[in-house]
Amino acid sequence: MTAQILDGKATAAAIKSELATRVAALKERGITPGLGTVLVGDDPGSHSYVRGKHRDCAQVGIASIRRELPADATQADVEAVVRELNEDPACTGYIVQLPLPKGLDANAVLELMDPAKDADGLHPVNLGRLVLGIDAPLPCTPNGILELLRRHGVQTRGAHVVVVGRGVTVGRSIGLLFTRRSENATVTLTHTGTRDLSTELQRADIIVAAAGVPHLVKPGDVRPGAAVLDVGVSRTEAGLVGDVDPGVAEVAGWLSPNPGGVGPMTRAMLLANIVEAAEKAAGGAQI
Ligand SMILES: Nc1nc(=O)c2c([nH]1)NC[C@@H]1CN(c3ccc(C(=O)N[C@@H](CCC(=O)O)C(=O)O)cc3)C=[N+]21
Ligand SMILES: [Mg+2]
Repeated sequence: MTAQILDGKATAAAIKSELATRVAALKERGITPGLGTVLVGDDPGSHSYVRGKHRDCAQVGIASIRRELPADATQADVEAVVRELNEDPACTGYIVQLPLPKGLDANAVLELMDPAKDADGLHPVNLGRLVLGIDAPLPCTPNGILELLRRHGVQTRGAHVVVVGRGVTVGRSIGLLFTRRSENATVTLTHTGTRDLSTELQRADIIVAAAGVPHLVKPGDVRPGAAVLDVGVSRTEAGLVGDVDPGVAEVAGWLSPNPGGVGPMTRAMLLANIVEAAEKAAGGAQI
């Protein structure tokens, strides 16, 4: 069997065209949504990611607000930019690109953000709302994974999802989405302390590999026909390497590749959070 591709690039393009329609409707009411990015330091990967985001904004008609700080910026410098974006009416929502350079306290920066402008869904208040089931911006990567499955007709109801990796942006939060009544999946969260990862993985209908360990998930770990999402990425001498061994494509029923899978979906969900925040601020979508 060769897995069917969960095509994040094409799916993100479809979502962006839907969002462009909603942005046009907002503009007719005199509202232009604006996405802010705060980028500290000169990590090439972070710069490339932020560039991609502004390209996305241009495609759907969202205004871009860029703030760049040097690698030696102080905590006070970063916090001043966050306060400024909190107050800026042109900024509907924004993100602080992570990781911040060493010595800066990312959690303190996140706490300072206006939760209503948190485009990443990573503010402690919004993560708390997710736990409580209160409407809030959702974390972009988990939300993108669910949307990718939904748009390819992969059932989550009753499915056993095995997540690898307990990072805040994916592993810690994705179970909260998958276990909502609307998804009704059962979730196992695995990590480096898991005793027999392969046995856990073999039980999965859906595998979310978000550990950042090159080719961690092998063909023998995957039940034939399972859906496998390659989320983690590592920079190696051989270039960018995902968490899923290429041989998995011969066993899985569905495969979200990396690149071309969850990355573009993450960016699309970021735009969706911006559009939703702008519609909310304007008193709801009026279609
Ligand atoms: N506050 C914050 N929010 C984030 O969401 C966040 C972050 N910090 N820091 C870094 C990680 C990483 N991340 C990526 C998202 C999309 C691609 C992406 O679109 N990748 C393309 C390839 C690269 C491209 O085409 O530009 C792909 O997978 O096909 C990559 C990486 C978001 N992150
Ligand atoms: Mg292994």
